[in-house]
Amino acid sequence: MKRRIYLRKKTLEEAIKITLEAFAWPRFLKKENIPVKNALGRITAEAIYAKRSVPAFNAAAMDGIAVQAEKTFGAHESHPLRLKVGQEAFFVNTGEPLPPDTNAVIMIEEVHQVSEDEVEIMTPAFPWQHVRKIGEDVVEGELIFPPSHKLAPWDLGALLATGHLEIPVKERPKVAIIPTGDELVSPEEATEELLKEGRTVEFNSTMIAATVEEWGGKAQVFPIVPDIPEEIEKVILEALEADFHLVTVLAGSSAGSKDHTANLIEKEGELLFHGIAMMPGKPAILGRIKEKPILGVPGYPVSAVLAFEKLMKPAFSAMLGVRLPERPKVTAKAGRKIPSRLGTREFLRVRLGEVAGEKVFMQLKRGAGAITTLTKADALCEIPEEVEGLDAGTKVTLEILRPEKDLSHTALVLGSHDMALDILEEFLKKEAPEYDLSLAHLGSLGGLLALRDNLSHFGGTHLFDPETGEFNVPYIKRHLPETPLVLVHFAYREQGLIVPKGNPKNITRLEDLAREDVTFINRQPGAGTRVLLDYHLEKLDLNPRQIKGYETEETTHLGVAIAVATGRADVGLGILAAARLLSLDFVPLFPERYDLAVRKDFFLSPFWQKIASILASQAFRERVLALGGYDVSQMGKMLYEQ
Ligand SMILES: Nc1nc2c(c(=O)[nH]1)N[C@H]1C(S)=C(S)[C@@H](COP(=O)(O)OP(=O)(O)OC[C@H]3O[C@@H](n4cnc5c(N)ncnc54)[C@H](O)[C@@H]3O)O[C@H]1N2
Ligand code: MOO
Repeated sequence: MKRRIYLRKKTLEEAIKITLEAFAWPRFLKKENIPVKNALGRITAEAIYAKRSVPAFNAAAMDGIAVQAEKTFGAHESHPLRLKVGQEAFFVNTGEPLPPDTNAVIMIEEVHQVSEDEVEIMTPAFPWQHVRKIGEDVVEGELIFPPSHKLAPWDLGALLATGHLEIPVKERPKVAIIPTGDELVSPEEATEELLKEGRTVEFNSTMIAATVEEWGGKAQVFPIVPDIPEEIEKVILEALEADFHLVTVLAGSSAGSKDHTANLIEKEGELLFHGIAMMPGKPAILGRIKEKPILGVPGYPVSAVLAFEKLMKPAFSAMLGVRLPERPKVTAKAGRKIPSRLGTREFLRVRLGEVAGEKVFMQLKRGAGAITTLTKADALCEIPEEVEGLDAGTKVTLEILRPEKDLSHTALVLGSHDMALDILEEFLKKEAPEYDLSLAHLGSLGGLLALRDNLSHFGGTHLFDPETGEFNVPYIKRHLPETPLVLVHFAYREQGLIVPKGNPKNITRLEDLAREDVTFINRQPGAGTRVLLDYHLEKLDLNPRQIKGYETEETTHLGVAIAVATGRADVGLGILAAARLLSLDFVPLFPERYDLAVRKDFFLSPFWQKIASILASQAFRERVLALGGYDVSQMGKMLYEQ
């Protein structure tokens, strides 16, 4: 079958409009009668009226005596009134019917029993005091619920009280879910061997089915269908014949040779759109076959979830006649610059923290294949089509994905990357699971500036100042003199040349970078390693233009090591630990001091105390030493404060 390149992409708004207008959603659901006891969350199909009044009799609202109010008017503190039990006063309990010819209840606390057949009262009762009159709650014939009302637990009570045992509700939207893909294997059948051979656990159907259930629908998941057009066609037609309101095909939506859904829809019916200018979720498809909607959602898990939700939530609302609840919103600042494609609606999964009383968010990985970008996310950040990206500090509204947690339990860590920070994150997860770190690599200077702008809690820095021969402090004084912070020593590390195993090009000195046969991989400006490099190049009177690859940048030590390991470069400047991790060789050149610059309020928090105790622990130090090239003897020492 032909490969298809996306047809013109719709905006998400256009796609939703087409989806809503192409079908008579509000007429999709039939009526069904169900027992009230099973009706929680269901939607009324018509108006429901009370078949009886509640209460159906005048009932005592308090424990006490029932009386005829008019006969008690003479009672006064100075003239207690005596009433005959059984003739003028009748003992009643809450909820019991009032005896004939009584119209008020006096609470037992206000009644003085004089003898077995006489009581005394000090204050008169007014008519209907402490009485729930007939129909006080509901009068027979009164409207209890309009059509399209979603039934809450207390609604069931009102229905039963007013004489309904069964009620007409809208049937639940029924959705057929068809997973497709040769590579898929059901979770139950997934063995280690199959997975190593390239098979993938099929789980999108479960997520989509759960979404359908959450919205009040009913999902049926079909067995996995291989990427054979005839087979997929057969199953789709079978599902269309059955009693479903929507057929959803999973995967096979993009441009690959096995992506058949759109072609099949065109063959059997009408393709309404293929491709939405949104990420994730771009290759979504909507079609109509025999008046029924057929939706194709992308295979990548996050794309599948978001495409289904964004397109089908409005359709479900239209079907059910109720607005499905929106997620709560929160305003937060971008912790760092976030690029975004102009013309595409992007949905970023983000983590939230709180700095100086304001919410700050950090973007998680973007890949739509990683389902943990949703499980780890606190919120979704929607970047509209007309916005090209967000600058650090830009305020936006986020959609919260889980109950708002205590934001003081997430530390935003922006600055220079060091592998020992990943180990710190791991230790923290183990020893204080209530706290977590959200790390992003901005380089040393980027980290200091984020600290200045109230966008982070702490960050790693290793900036060498050629003038004073000092690390970090001169930069802090120069760039953020007003920011209250504490500089805590983390470790001394060895910076040097990362070269392939065996050092085939025999690179031993910085001067070798200028050699004709050597390609270098650089770090980004503002990175401590870059500052160090530029300083030493100048000292050696080496012109960067003589260095092949000087313009190519990576943002982490590991990135540099990978470039060397894969042969993209012959050499990079970085730390021993990175070289070791990929079994590369290392030529030590200069030791450097790697410190943590910490906001003062964070430094004083219980969270930092926890971090400090990890830094002081033998177990942590040993793990860092095992990385190689570290000196941890001064770890945790306070170096400077302002
Ligand atoms: N040349 C291009 N390639 C791709 C494009 C593109 O525009 N041009 N778009 C990419 C985008 S964006 C997405 S999203 C995916 C969508 O792919 P498909 O819908 O065709 O799905 P597959 O390729 O079959 O699968 C993608 C991925 O997801 C896994 N998968 C599929 N179904 C399930 C399931 N039910 N449960 C769990 N995981 C599933 C599958 O194994 C693949 O790993 O295409 C890009 N490519
Ligand atoms: O747009 Mo695809 O839907 O990112 O992963």
